[in-house]
Amino acid sequence: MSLTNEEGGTGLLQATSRFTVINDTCLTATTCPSSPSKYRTADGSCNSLSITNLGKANTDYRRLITPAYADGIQSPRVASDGSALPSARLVSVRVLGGAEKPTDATALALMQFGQLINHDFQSSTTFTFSNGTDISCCTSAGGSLDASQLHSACLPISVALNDKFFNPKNATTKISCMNFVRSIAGPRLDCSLGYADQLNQNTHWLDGSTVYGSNSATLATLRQYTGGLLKVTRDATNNRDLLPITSTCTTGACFYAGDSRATEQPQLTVMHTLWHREHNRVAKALSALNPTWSDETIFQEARRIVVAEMQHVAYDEFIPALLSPGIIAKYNLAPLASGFFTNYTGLTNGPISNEFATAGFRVGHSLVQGTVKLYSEDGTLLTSSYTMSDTFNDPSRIVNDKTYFDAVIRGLLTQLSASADHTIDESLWNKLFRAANATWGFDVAALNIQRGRDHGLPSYNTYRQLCGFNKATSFDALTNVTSSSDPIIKSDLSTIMGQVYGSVDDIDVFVGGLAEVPFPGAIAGPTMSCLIAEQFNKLKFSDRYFYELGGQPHSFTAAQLAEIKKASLARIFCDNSDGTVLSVQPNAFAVASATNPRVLCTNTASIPALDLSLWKNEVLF
Ligand code: HEM
Repeated sequence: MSLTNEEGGTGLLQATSRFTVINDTCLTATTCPSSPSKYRTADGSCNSLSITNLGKANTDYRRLITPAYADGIQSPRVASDGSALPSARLVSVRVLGGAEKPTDATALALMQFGQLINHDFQSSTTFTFSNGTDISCCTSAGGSLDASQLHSACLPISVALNDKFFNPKNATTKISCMNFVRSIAGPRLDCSLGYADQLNQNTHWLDGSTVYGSNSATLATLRQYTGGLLKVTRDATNNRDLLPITSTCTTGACFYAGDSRATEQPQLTVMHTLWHREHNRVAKALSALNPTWSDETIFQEARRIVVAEMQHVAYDEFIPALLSPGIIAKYNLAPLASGFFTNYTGLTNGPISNEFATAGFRVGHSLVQGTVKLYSEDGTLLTSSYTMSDTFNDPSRIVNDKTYFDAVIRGLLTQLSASADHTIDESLWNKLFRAANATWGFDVAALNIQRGRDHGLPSYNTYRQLCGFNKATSFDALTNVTSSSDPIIKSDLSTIMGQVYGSVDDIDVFVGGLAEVPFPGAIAGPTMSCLIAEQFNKLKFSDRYFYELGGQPHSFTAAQLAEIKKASLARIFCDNSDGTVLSVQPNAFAVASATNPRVLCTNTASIPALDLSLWKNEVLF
């Protein structure tokens, strides 16, 4: 049609493909019940009553700003002068490497709850061959492929031959390529044409997808269909329930849960198991209170309570541990001391933003500790502590070592989280998903940088401006800021960025964001905080089922809401451990201290428990 790329990318957003030959690729609106349901759907549809697909699994991310694709439509971002950007691995090595520093008092639970909720509301997906097999963009030995051999979805990351980790001096074979496959884009909700937006496979809501899945088929595989319970693997010897295992499992540790990444690393598997057990704990209590309820009613009511608990922990405990009081107030993220809010606001797309998924929330990668510390109940550091890169995708120790599960919980409560700065632990930086017989793996930072370019995220400076800060006019201006309210990047890092990037307008948002010095009271830097706060504002005010939203037919009663507001991660740990976690500090996101001392789990004055009797004779519709 002789359109320029800009006309094709942004102009055609005004045009719909509804009445064209590709109409059959558009999403059809989900038909929702005529009277709104009390419960969420499994796939997140029917949350918005006007746009029924809003937030549904397998719909596009929202954009905060027009993407910066090289061709305006879908080619990865290039430098502002049109040349290629520096290799994502090179940027990672030069700007982001180095030894992790611990935070002052933040517990590692911050990292682990963060990854759990990340897997609740976002899951980008990459292209595969049509039979589902993975695409390789490098040779199996880490060499580069000829351009003619590359699949069109390939965007391999080049590794320098003098990369100290991948290519040490004595190496016989050199690694020059890190596999990277582009994310799948999909039709927008309104089926408009224009630039590529990427798909989120999970529901866009903070709705317990890690426990319940993001579609009805997954949910069906997880339910027992008796007593409102989720399936478990019963470990009678140790009197405990573990996550269900797949029927074809031969190792005894092929757990599955609502999100397919549940066994990515054992601390995550433990966190999944805790919330899975919480569902069954609540379901059993509701069943005892309401003996006439059906399996379906018990299941849905338990799910409603567990999701509300998870939301409350996120807003009441997790967010304050990550963001500054100022930004929490600006984006209205703090739960009310009592009662409901009623200002639900609709959206037209999303609600998860591409910027949050592809940059902002990836700040969590910097919180990870590569040495995972395990503790006994008396506070002794166990010699069985381990290195994360030895355990990717292997949760077998949960099954084989009966003391391990609770020792992991104590580790999350006792070990300091790594700080959310530019350093990323070796386990993720050089050895991510390392094969058992290999010394090297992926570099998550390089993947994040490349993913940002793949998704067309504009550069760091664009997001500074979007967040209300001044654009930096030079690398020096990143350090010597003109306004005291602007983010600061330490001079050693801004100097290195000046050596790596051609222009201050080229810096990847993940890189600039991680390099910022946090404002007082925050863990994350100002630009990352802004992307995160904007997202949690949308997740709160655009979710019709948000636990604190009043005035809806399905809202909790005031007395029930007051009970939900007692939920805490400390109580989740206490109630769902293997039975040997006897004391926990009330604020599980900070390590124990004089102001946050460990108390016995039986101390419900310090770690309140929900009174579920308020759900006796609950009104059903
Ligand atoms: C040991 C812990 C972790 C591992 C091994 C891990 C690994 C990964 C990997 C491999 C990706 C995909 C990268 C890509 O190809 O684009 C990813 C994505 C992501 N991670 Fe992590 N991660 C961990 C912890 C965390 C934490 C603690 C957070 C946040 C608090 C987090 C937030 C994210 C986000 C937001 C994404 C993008 C999700 C998406 O678009 O689907 N991760 N992580």
